[in-house]
Amino acid sequence: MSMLRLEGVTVRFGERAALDAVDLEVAEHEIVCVLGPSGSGKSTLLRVVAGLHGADAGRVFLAGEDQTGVATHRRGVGLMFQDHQLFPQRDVAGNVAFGLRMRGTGRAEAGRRVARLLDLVGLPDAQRRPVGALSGGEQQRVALARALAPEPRLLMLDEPLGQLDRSLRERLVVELRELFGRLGTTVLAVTHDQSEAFALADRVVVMRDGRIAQAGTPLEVWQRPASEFVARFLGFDNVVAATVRGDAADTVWGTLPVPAGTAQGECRLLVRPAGVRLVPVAEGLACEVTARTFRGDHVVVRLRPADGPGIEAACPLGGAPEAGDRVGAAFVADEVVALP
Ligand SMILES: Nc1ncnc2c1ncn2[C@@H]1O[C@H](COP(=O)(O)OP(=O)(O)OP(=O)(O)O)[C@@H](O)[C@H]1O
Repeated sequence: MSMLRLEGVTVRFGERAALDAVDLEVAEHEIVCVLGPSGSGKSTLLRVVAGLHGADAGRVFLAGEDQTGVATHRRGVGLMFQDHQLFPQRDVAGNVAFGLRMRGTGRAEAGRRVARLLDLVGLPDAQRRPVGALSGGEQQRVALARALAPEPRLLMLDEPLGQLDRSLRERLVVELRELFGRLGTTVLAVTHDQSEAFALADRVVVMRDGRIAQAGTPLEVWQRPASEFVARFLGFDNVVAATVRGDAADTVWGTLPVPAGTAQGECRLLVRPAGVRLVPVAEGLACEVTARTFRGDHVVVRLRPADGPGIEAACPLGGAPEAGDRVGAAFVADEVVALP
């Protein structure tokens, strides 16, 4: 059974629909990350599930029960929002135990649970520390422990790692995934950071203007973006108009190979940067290198062909050309995707 189900949920602010007939299911123990540009409706989705905002149409079900008219504190969901405001006058234990004490959990039992949660989030024995003396990452862990304490059936995270620097975020995301797996927590998280979403989620949902543009496993969405919007949102900019005939496509960049079985006719074609090989000028599409960007384990080279949009190529670290060089571009069918 699904833990969460949305059926045709619409939320309007005046004329504008922040959510437009959204259908979504989250299975028990599943981690779903909602991604999308600013204003696409991600926070509104969380708010409507939490009961902080009513739906103008449609229904929200938790464990099969219609939540219409059910107050937030009776929904059994945990929330950790962007401004994860801890109570500054309480110590760490006081913050983590807050929801437990509200629910009448006894002092001794609350103490045991707090200790276990602090172990889980990697802050053992931090009970008596004042929250003001914690780093941003530590505060975020305390906020997470606080949200987990009442053992919510659904944990909702809004930009959970938003304030943190990149390396801490990357580490925490791995820890979170492990932690949720161990606890069997069902998670609905919102982020605008795609690498975070892809690292955390079993399934990602990409939103656009209050609708779901695509939902699928990280691999599915990465390999087969459902539209040019999703492709560009993921940072793929090599998109060009094409006409597919057989196993090739005519484009302004010349004739590109496409995978067998590609739908025939006119389409927009995505070429992932890994599918652009640099060859001698005479052997490919002649281009000028306009920029190169170091990306850790590879270099991204920006190419300007005589005609059509610019092209990004991912190159190995050694031997990437310099800005101003002239190179040829050749294309690899496996990395070419016809966008529906
Ligand atoms: N209280 C409100 N009153 C009026 N309009 C609102 C309100 N809350 C949200 N909106 C509008 O609804 C749309 C969706 O907002 P929402 O906050 O859900 O987007 P988001 O994807 O979470 O954006 P961000 O990534 O910037 O947080 C936006 O156009 C926003 O301006």
